[in-house]
Amino acid sequence: MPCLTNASCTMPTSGAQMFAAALQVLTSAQLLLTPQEIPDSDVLNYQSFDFIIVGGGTAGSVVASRLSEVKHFKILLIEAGGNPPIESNIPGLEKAMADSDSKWKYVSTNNGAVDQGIINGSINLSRGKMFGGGSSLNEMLYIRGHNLDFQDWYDAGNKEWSLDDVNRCFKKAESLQNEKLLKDPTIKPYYGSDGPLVLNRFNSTDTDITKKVLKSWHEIGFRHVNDLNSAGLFGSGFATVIASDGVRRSTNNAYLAPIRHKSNVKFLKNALVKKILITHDTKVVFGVKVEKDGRNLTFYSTHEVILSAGAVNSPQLLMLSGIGPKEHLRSKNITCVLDAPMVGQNLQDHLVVPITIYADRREIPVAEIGPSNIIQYIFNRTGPLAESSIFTDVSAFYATNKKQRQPECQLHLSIIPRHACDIKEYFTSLYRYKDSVVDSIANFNKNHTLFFFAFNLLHPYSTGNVSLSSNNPKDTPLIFTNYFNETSDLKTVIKGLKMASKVVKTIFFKSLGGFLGRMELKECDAFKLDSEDYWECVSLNLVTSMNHLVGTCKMGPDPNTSVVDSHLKVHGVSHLRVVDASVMPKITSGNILAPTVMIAERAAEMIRKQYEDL
Ligand SMILES: Cc1cc2nc3c(=O)[nH]c(=O)nc-3n(C[C@H](O)[C@H](O)[C@H](O)COP(=O)(O)OP(=O)(O)OC[C@H]3O[C@@H](n4cnc5c(N)ncnc54)[C@H](O)[C@@H]3O)c2cc1C
Repeated sequence: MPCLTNASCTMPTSGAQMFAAALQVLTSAQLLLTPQEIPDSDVLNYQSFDFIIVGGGTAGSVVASRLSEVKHFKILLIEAGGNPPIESNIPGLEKAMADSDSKWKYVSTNNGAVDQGIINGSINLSRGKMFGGGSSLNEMLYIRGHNLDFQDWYDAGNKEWSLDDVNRCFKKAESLQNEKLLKDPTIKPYYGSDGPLVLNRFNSTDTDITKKVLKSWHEIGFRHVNDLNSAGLFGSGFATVIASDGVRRSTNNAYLAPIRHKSNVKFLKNALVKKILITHDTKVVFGVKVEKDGRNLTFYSTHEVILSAGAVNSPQLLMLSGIGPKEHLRSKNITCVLDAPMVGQNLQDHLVVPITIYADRREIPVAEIGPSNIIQYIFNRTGPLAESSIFTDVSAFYATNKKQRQPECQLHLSIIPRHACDIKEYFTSLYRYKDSVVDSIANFNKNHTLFFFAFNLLHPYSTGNVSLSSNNPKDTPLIFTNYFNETSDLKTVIKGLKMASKVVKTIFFKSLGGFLGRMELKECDAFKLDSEDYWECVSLNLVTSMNHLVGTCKMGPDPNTSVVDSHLKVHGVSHLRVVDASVMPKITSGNILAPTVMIAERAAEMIRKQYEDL
């Protein structure tokens, strides 16, 4: 993890803004990255297009790009945010986006049952609000998921999603550029080689430490694999990322930038879609209402509106347009066009429970960000600015019993150097932990490096929901995550945490005098550290999110239990599709960017097949 060192303490994060400013200067002097900005197109109020794509995020960018390959398609892409800031392109500056306007700063609604160790009982659920969406904001880890994840989708009646189709669409998106992986005959054929999305590995500065952590994981049974994706995920290893040559390869950079001057695609940025237009009697979608620069605009679609606003805003927009649970719409004074009970339901996420292990720092070199790193980055795009500033690039996948065929648990790792100046700010702003928890972490950190293991439950049975707080499109929707509503989730989490915390007893951590630190929270004071009761208490009170929200416009054959069909068309209306993470019927094993890109590639194929010859 990059940090800035001064005489009294190390600064893992707050230096980032300063460097962002420095880099901005260098960029404007054309010394660094030449931004390929998407221009606002000249479009007329009431103009008509074949396709209107709502949301130029992860999935929307892919769909726009693939549809633009058909020269006679006329496409309008509308994005609520603008071009990503320079911090988005430079992996080591992702933390500098913490308070950025390029985010929807959503938090969950306090349900009174969990998260009493979190400020207001509401966790961060930030979303990207810019071209590239989440892919311009995230930690860049590229994990495809397990074959059985997609087999489950198919077996549930989604016949357009056979494993062959799914794997073909992954490969279509990918261009693996890591020399070492390409030399391995078992890995190379697994990935695509000429897709737009460049995949590589970080040229990590802290490999000495992360390799030792991998050894420790291997020692406790999470066997080391050379490539997590092609090994079927079980095991531990370095992750593949959407970054290469020190630059983030978001879907904005990979898919949108190359089409920004095409004449058949028009872009509207900083424009909020407020409503999808639909005829009440025949239920045909024919356009959208938009607000841009204080003006209300209307655009018409002849073929389809494609909703790619993400797992929070896609169901929000459907409900604002009268498609959703009838009673809920009525309670918000919205005329119900179609009673669609599943809109906003089935919210799934990968929850995070923290394991905090402290170790003697003297053994650990610390990557520092300083002027030399800026120079290093400018000249050869390496060093701490070239890698994620939140998580390291190692991850482990495992199950709590041998019968499981899919991994149930995933671990991410952050390494925070001893006496980090802004450790309190970091845990307060990113995780929203209450003072007592943050103080206990900061106290241990005064003399010890923190190994912060973020434990994730990969296949939760608990589901949450997204609903409207009002009929005003600018009002934040309500997001109930409902973690641990199903008690079986808590049982798996406790087992998984007990397995993961064993890492403190491995050779490497023993050599550093490693120990598990208690998170001070009055609710958990009575429990013995590392006991099942302790982990249950920590889980219930400090659970947060990996920001992997999916499932709120679930795909399935039955309108009573799903929102879209296997072609991603909204049940009960015509000329409307949803293409983003919200259509996943079940969350995948691992980070969800890769499956979201795959979904968009597959959707573009289906749309082109239907309209290309018209
Ligand atoms: C902080 C963070 C870290 C993450 N880390 C990882 C990771 O390392 N690896 C990984 O695999 N996944 C990660 N994820 C998850 C992953 O990035 C997202 O889940 C995924 O990008 C979602 O894609 P999407 O297309 O569904 O939505 P988005 O990418 O969110 O796109 C939706 C777009 O629609 C726009 N929009 C919304 N409403 C409107 C409207 N009314 N009008 C116009 N435009 C609108 C939004 O501004 C946004 O650009 C992370 C997510 C976050 C937030």
